[in-house]
Amino acid sequence: MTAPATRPTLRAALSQEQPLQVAGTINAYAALLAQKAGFRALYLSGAGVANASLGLPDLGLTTLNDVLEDLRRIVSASELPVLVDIDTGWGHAFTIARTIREMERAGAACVHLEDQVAAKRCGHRPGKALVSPEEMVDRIKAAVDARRDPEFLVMARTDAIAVEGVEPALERACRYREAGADLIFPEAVGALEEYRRFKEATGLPVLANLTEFGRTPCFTLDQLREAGVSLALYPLSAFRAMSQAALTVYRAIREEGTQKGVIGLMQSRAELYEILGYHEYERKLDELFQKKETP
Ligand SMILES: C[C@](O)(C(=O)O)[C@H](CC(=O)O)C(=O)O
Ligand SMILES: [Mg+2]
Repeated sequence: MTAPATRPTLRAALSQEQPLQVAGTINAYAALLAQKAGFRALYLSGAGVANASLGLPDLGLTTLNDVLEDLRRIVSASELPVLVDIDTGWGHAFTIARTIREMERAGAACVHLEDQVAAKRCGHRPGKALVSPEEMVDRIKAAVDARRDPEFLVMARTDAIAVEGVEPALERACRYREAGADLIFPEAVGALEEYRRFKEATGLPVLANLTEFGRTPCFTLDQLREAGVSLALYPLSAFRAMSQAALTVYRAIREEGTQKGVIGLMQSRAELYEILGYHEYERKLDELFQKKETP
């Protein structure tokens, strides 16, 4: 029921686990589930906010406030550091600075900022367009300059592999490091060895995005460790599974006129209450307001 006085930083989580597994959590309850499963860090996906909270595709349609609203709920419910997808930062230097301050204030541990144009696309889809390396360097400088808490980290994501190739992406990553990025996120990596190249070129911790049905194979943790990866991100894995289960249940109820055949897919009330600490809340109520039974 009570949140810890201080939330661990992302650096602290990284010192406990290598690669650090980061769980995408589309809402506060998902954050509790991931915490229960033992994750040490959470992720708020931009695609997740667009898809799950707004019913929209991941095409630069969300606003800073949309993401902040979901972030605040996750931060209130959980005790873990949260990495947040801020897409392109929603603007120019001053808007990016405002984004960073609001993210810090809302309790994010780290954000990732990307080098796509504002009319962005999912990193694993064709048709992406990038801003110049200079413009992305300005975005990073604005972000780093705006932070107040030195433990708040700025991760630079480059979408350049799919657009310009690995070599230009490596060059960009080095420039992003010089601009002050703390971590590197090479998007849409196709081969395991590429992670090591990013790590060696920049000297920074590297994130592997293991989103399913995209350009990156589902590398195992051992493979990623071997390749020098520091963070293994599963941005939408649970959301995809929940969505599939929900559709199955909705269809079964419509087609069969009863949910009996799909009860096995459901989390039980007892399990739900365990995750929520429901009985602890109930005990607290009883303790506070001892009910006198009328004879
Ligand atoms: C990581 C990502 O930025 C996200 O918003 O979760 C997406 C994930 C996806 O669309 O599968 C991305 O890789 O662009
Ligand atoms: Mg995204």
